[in-house]
This record gives sequence, C-alpha cells and structure tokens, in this order.
Amino acid sequence: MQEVDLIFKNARVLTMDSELRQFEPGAVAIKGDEIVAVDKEEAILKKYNAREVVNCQDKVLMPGLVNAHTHVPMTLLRGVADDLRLDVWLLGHMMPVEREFVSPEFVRLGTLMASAELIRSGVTTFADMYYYEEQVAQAAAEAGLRAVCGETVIKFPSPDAQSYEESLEYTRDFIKRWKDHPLITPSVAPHAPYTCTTEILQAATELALEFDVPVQIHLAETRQEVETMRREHGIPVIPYIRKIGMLEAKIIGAHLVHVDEGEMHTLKNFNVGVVHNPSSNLKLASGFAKVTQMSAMGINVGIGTDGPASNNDLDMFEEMRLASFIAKGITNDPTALPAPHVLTMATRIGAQALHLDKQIGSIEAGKKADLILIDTSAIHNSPRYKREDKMSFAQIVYATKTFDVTDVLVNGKFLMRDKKLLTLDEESLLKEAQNFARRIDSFLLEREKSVLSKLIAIETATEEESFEVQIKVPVKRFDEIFEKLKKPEIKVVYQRHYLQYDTYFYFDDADQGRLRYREDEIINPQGQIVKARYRLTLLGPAFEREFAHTVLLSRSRYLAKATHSLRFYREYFKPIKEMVIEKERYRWKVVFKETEFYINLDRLVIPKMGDFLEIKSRTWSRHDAEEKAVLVADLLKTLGLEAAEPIGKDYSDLALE
Ligand SMILES: CSC[C@H]1O[C@@H](n2cnc3c(O)ncnc32)[C@H](O)[C@@H]1O
Ligand SMILES: [Zn+2]
Repeated sequence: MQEVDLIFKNARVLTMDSELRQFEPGAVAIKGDEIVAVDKEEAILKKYNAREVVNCQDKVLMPGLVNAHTHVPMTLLRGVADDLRLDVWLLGHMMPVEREFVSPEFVRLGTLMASAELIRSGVTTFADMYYYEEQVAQAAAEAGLRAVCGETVIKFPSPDAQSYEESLEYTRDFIKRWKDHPLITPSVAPHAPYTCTTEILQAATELALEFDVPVQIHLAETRQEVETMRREHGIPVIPYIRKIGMLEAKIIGAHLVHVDEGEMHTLKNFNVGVVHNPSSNLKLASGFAKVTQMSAMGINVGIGTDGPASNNDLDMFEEMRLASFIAKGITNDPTALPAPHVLTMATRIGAQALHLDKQIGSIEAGKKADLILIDTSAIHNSPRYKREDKMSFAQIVYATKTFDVTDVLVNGKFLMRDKKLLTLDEESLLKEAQNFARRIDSFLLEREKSVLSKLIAIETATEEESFEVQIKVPVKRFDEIFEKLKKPEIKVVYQRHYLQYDTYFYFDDADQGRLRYREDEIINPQGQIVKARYRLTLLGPAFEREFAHTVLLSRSRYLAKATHSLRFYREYFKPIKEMVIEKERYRWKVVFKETEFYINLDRLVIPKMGDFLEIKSRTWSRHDAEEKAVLVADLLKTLGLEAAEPIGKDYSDLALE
C-alpha cells in the first residue's frame, strides 16, 4: 500500500481530462499539494492508504473552477455605478473613484472579500489585473487561492504610479518577489491598446519575456475600440498587437468581442489565451464574442467574470450558463457550446488560456490538488438522469448554483469544508467594506453637485482669464471688413478660418454655468479642412456691465481638451437641455494701440441669425479690462462700424431669445 495524505472516496468524479473521463463511485488520492491518482474507488482504495479519507457521499468531485479574467479589488466597487456604457462607466466613474480611493488597504480588503466569494463559488484559480497587485498576491496567498496577478500599466497616472515607467518598475520588483511562489504567478497587465501607447505595450511585453510571465490585457472589447484603432493605426486590434511584437509573449486577452476570422487565426497561431466574459459583455452592451467559432478553431477560450463592478458578482456558474445560452441564441443553434465544452472552458481550457495547464485544470496524476465538491441533491438540481455521461456536465452547467459547492481544496489544503471558510473571517470583512462604501458614496454625492468637479474628474481643465471685454455688431459684407483690416493701425498677428460646431449643455442649477463642447474644423486658404480640434469650456454665470459701449463680463471659465465623444459627455454630464450653434468663422489676432484683440467675423448657419463681427479680449485684471473696453470702441470705429447697434450677448443667449 502506498501512503498518501488524503483520499476522496465515494464521489462522482468528473476529471475534465482530455477524454472527459468520469468515475462513479470514484476516488482521488492526494499527497502534499499533488494529485497522485484518480480512478474507480475500488482501485484507489486497493492501492492507497491515507491519513484522512473523505466520504463524498455521491457528491460531484471535480477540478476547481478557473476564473480567467477579473479585477478582484473592485469587489469594493460593486454597485457603485451601473447601467452605463463602457467608456462612461470606466472613464467617468471607475477611474475617478479609483484615483481617489484605491490604496493598498482598499486592494487588500477587496481581494479578501473577493476570495471569500470565489471560494464559496468553487473557484480555485483566478486571473487578476489591478493596481497594488502586491496586495492582491499577498491576500490571495493568505486566503489560499491560486492566482495570476497582473500589475496594471496604463498611460494615465494611476492609483499606484505617477507614470507608466513607475508602473513597469513596480511590476519588475513584483515579478521578482513572486515568481517562485507555489500559488501566485506574477504577470504584467497593460490595461488595453486604447489606454496604452505602443511604447508602453512593447515595454510591458519585453518585461514579460524577460521573466517568462504572462501578459494580461483587455482586447477588442468594444466596437468603438476597434474603430479608434483603425483610425489611428490603420489596422484592427490583433494585427496591431502582432505588428508591435506583443504576440511573442504568453498573452491572456480578455473579451476579444470584435475580432474577424483572420484575427482568430492569428490568435490560434500565437496560442493567445482568450477569456470570454459573458455577463460583463452583456451588462456593458459590448457585443457578443464569437465563442463557438473561436472554440471550433481550437483557440483556448476560457471564461471570466470580469470585475464585480461590471458584473456584479464573481459567480462562475452563472457565467457558464450564460456562455452556453448566449452562444445558442446568437447562432440560432441549440447545439452550440454544449455543457461538456462549457465546463471544460471553465476548467481545463481556462487553465490553458492562463498558460497554467501543466499544473491545473483537470484531475490527473501529477497535477496540483485544486478540487471542489458539489452537492447536487438539492431540489433545484433534482432529479438526476444518468443514462448518458454528458448529463453530469449539464447538471453542473445548467442547474448547479454557487451555494451547492460544499468543499474547496487548493494545493492540497482545504479552504472550505462543509461550507465553512477556513482562511477568512467574512463578518469583519463585511464591516470594513461598508465603511469604504459610505466614504465613496459621500465623495460621489459631492462630485455630482458640481459640473466643474465632474469635469475635473475626467479631463485636465485649466482656468482661463476671468474678465472678458466683448462687443458684437451685425455686418453686411465680409469683403469690406477684410479691406478695413489692412489699415496700418491694425497689425494682424495671424488669421484663421474655421467651421465651428458648438453644443451647449444647460443644467438644472443655473449657477453651475453652461458647458460648451466645441468642434473646430480648421480650413486652409485653399478651402480644405486640414485639422479638427475638440474642446470643452465650462462658462460660469456672467456678471456683466456696459462700459464705453462695450460689454465687460466677469465670469469663471475652464477650458479642457475634449478627449471623448459628444455622446460620452452627454451621458456623463446628463444636461437638462442642449443647444446647437454652427458657424463659419474668420478669426484674426490683432494688435491695436499696443493691445491684443481677437476679431471674429461670423456667419451663423444654425440657427440662421445672420453675420456678425465680434471683438474680444480676455484678461485677469479688472483694471486692464476697463482700459481694453475703451480701446474696443476705438477699434470698432477704425473698422467703420461705430454706427452699428452693439450687442452684448453671446450667440447662445441670442439664439435662446
Ligand atoms: C487593468 S485592470 C484595472 C483597470 O481596468 C478597469 N476595468 C475593469 N473592468 C474593465 C473592462 O471590462 N474593460 C476595461 N477596463 C476595465 C478598472 O476600472 C481599472 O481601472
Ligand atoms: Zn476587465
């Protein structure tokens, strides 16, 4: 008789090996962290003697589930912002909250909470991408879970690094510390091609190759991402990452929703691990990944929950069921992604997608002892049909719930026995989590009150000069003004020609001001559009008075480069009203009597309001503004427009009238 540490007997064993062998009654012998043998119970008991024998009483014994893509610390952000599009959700809500709250304590707590949820739901390995990944690794190892831990690298300053160079340094140290750990596989996690430069992606790949660790990345998640990639690099996402050399590394790509057949061949040829995230793709309406096709081509498509802020849980049973149902629905084929294959995606193929298949994913001698026991006797899972092997898989994929998992073993150690967690104290975690939620709620409530703080949360805004002198007069002929501008008293610094599209957002509380989204199309002397520019201006309420026939305005003004679409800002700022103004503008910067002014000659196209000449100048000083107001009247005279009726209002106010 051979001595082992542990035997599970009297089980329905689903090995999930390449032949999908089952044993009933079956048994598994374990020594240390490894599976020594799996067979019929009789054969195992004949050959092995164990210190401890667990009678599984007809429970299912199978490999632990592999959650191949998640962000476990985001457990603390579960429910913080829902029912939003990916860009609004991520850039408008997640990232600003993360900048404010993500700390080593946040990450540790979130990971411990997630570990409890993962263990309870039968997950023994997860692949994570987040910040302060050192804390993720530490907490996961303490909870006893196996994890691929990816430190995020991104082009923006992040919660744990001011620059991507800093993130890469952090990642290098992190990899060195954890690379030989029995449970943790460190990895590099460039967030996505749209949030990383080519240089960042290449540096991350080099680091991964240097230490032979995987690269985790979000790929082709939304149609918008692919369109941006085509616009900026002329090719779709997969050819781009191939071109820049990323596919030399062991890639774990999350989502891959928008890829064509050619790209799928590339994924297959480079052994890219693909992770399908059904709930997240549904909730963020990212689209439907072609999982049936990718799987048929032999690509390793595993399953992930994504983070609990976009799901909102870590339930792999739900993901399996959804993966199968969605595949059937979108292919009009009920035989698509059948239960045995889906359960393989969540175990052995998931392990392959994480490049960990030599260690985990199936019950086979020599693999790590990562196992779960499932009680299938509850009412929602009964009765049981047995005449075909595949019925066991269907029972797990279609009818089993997380709370049917009774025992979890990782690396030969129990993390849960008879539904009792052995490495975590859920009660204290819950209390701490609620404290974070309270603080994050207050922060967001405060931010929602102010358009300015919402703007600052997503764009770098600079405050502009607060005094503005302006006058506007109707004009009849542009050519006459062109001639007048040649007068020697007026020195032209430069001249521009634009088509200008403005959208004004109005808010419930008028004191918040108006937000203007402006698109300038710059036209060259040949009449061609040569450049487009997008800006946001938050205009505070104006205090105005007449001064020397001009209007002197005093108001706050914040300017920011608009880096997202108008649709994004509309969904993010939620204005109560909008106004569109389109105009053709000739603009001159001039020096008149040693003072700088801007002269605009505008043709209002929408709404059709006619042609106007505007003179404007801005300054920080009230005194300066008053002096300029006098000069504006002189300049108007020099342009031969002294008799015209001056208008003090902005175009948006005129249009409202
Ligand atoms: C590199 S992970 C950290 C970073 O990613 C954000 N995130 C979470 N889920 C998704 C997703 O589905 N697509 C894109 N980005 C996601 C998370 O908020 C972190 O900032
Ligand atoms: Zn993700």
